Amino acid sequence: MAHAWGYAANNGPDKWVSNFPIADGPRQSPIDILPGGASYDSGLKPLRLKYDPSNCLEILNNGHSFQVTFADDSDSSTLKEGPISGVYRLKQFHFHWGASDDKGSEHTVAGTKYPAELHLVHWNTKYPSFGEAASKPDGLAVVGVFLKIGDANPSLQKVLDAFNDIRAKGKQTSFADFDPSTLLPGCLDYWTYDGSLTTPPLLESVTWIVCKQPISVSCQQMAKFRSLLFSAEGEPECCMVDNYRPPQPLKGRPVRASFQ
Ligand SMILES: NS(=O)(=O)c1ccc(C(=O)N[C@@H](c2ccccc2)c2cnnn2CC(=O)NCCCS)cc1
Ligand SMILES: [Zn+2]
Repeated sequence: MAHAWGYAANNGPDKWVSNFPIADGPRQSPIDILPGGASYDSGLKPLRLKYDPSNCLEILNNGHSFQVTFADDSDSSTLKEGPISGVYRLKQFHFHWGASDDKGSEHTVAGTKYPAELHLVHWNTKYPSFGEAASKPDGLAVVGVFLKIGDANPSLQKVLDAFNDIRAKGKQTSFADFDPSTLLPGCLDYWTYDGSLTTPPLLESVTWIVCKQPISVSCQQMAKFRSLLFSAEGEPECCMVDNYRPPQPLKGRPVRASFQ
């Protein structure tokens, strides 16, 4: 039985290719974004995000990250326009972060790493479900937002306050009435490129939309992220840190900017 994937030396990003050969594919994520290498596309529309807080269901520690899951049985929390066509429904959001403030984001900007990165995961409603969409080249759209050390983020604090109930892998708790648009930066300028899931199965089905402007997080709030565990209750405790995949080869893909 192949040991499950993770972020440790024996099962981390460099090892994923043995069970998931697409890890060396033509449209893998994340990437290092070179602002000078991105081309401004005046045809790109502003992002149209509409989230209904009543769709927020629960928060869970899935052993790779924590995620906040949304009801996706209607079009009440959606992403439209931007670089995509059609309607994509919000399924969940989660984060990636480092063991220290000098690393943690998956995408980098001209080599700069941020301490964390938020992913808002949406699926194309032209397909019947997330699982179906996840295997299609235009199936998913993920909005990435960088976190930068600064003032404490009051919206993020609501999420962190639920951590005591989900410290170990497999733990979940109800989480209601949260509006993820409160986690978005004021300016929604973005870069966009065709990529993949950044964790196994690494499916090449993601239109990436990475916001140029970061949101703030305090050092104390970053410490709270690092209080979660990769390990389940009863297992030796392993802190959930460095759950990020490093940048992957661009392989000739264009990166477009929605701004000049
Ligand atoms: N980092 S990212 O935004 O690119 C990203 C977004 C979504 C998923 C995801 O939904 N993965 C699950 C899945 C279920 C069905 C079909 C395909 C994929 C899955 C597969 N095994 N475990 N999971 C749960 C999982 O990995 N959840 C997301 C954790 C982010 S660290 C993964 C990464
Ligand atoms: Zn992610």
